[in-house]
Amino acid sequence: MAFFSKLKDRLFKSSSKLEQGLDAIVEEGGAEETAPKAGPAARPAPVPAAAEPEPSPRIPDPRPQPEPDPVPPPAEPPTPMPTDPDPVPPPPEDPPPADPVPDPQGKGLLGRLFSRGEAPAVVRRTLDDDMLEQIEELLIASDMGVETALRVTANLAEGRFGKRLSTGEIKAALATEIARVMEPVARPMPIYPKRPQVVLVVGVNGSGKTTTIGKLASQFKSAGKSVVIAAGDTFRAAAVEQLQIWGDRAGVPVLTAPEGSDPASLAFDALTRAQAEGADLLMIDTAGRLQNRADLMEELAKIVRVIRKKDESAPHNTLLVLDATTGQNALSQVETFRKLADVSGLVMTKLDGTAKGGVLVALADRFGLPIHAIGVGEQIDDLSPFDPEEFAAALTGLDPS
Ligand SMILES: Nc1nc2c(ncn2[C@@H]2O[C@H](COP(=O)(O)OP(=O)(O)OP(=O)(O)O)[C@@H](O)[C@H]2O)c(=O)[nH]1
Repeated sequence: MAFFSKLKDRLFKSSSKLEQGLDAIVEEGGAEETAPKAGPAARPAPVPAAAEPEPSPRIPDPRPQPEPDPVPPPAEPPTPMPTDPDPVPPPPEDPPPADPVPDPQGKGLLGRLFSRGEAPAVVRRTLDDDMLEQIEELLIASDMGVETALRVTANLAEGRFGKRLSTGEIKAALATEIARVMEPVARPMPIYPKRPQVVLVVGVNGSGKTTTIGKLASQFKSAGKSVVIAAGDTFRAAAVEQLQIWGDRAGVPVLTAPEGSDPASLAFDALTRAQAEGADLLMIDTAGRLQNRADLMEELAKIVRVIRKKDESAPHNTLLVLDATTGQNALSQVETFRKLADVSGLVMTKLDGTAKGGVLVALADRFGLPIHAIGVGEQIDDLSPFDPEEFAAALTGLDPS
């Protein structure tokens, strides 16, 4: 669960956006209930919805796992028998402790936390067309894309339409539907018996290729694999320097060539060396200038042609690195790079600090390309295998049970 906690913290912007949106949607048309009612005919409590929202599960908890579960479970457990069916006035026999903070219901924080025997108020709203439309808009706003948002909300409605649901229940259901979309694409980068396994890394400048290569190299090295890196973006000295820094961090050799020299020739030399050294893995960085697609296409095609002279099955993987902060733009990048190279899998970087994590759901739904890993920070260990359930829970602001 440690990684989940980290992912949740890192994805806070995405989850808080979805979460706050869902809270607002339920509160807007919902009403407080003191205990779970059976089915759609549940009678709303007489208290106005705005008076007391359900206990907020959204306070980020910096403490290490395990932590107490602040999110109400999808279905509220039967609450201890209430001594007073009316939740508004405090029970006369149990006066609230003195509370310096003004409290509209007069119960105080401690009173609310510890009032035994009183059912916690939960806001529920009937899942109808209006609510589904609002959820759909919220998903689109979190970069899930129109088609995917429609599909996810349609699935959400199935078996739930007309029922009264709390935010917690909606989050759980949404997380389930999102995980369902992501499940088929969550696959680690395949490792083949072929040595060296050649991994071509493509993506636009700044998407995080260099960082991802460094993180992957470090992980493979820790797993006992020998790795060689080729700095194939020979047109930018800064890019080569960055890669050297990452190679040093990972303890992996980085082959470079003079600025402006032919990347295909460097790739050929790197494969020759990797073969001679019996390396397990060769990772080839490439340029990402989309301004001149024809040039880039020719450059990538030439790299592939040339390395196939040494190994006709290479490259064994072509990883497309995408920057999550570009949102819907990531979709067009996949389309473009699939035309330029035979993309075999995706790595999504910068999922930390963006409210656009939903784009990963759209990518999975639209292209079905394997998502091998996600980047959640700039440090060497901030690359993680893609886990659909953890991702869906983090995105919707749900805690794992
Ligand atoms: N927050 C965050 N930043 C990241 C992540 N991955 C990469 N970055 C940052 O994104 C910036 C660009 O990353 P690079 O790895 O240099 O990207 P690149 O695709 O190699 O870019 P060029 O060298 O310009 O081709 C750097 O400042 C990285 O530290 C991530 O997962 N999270």
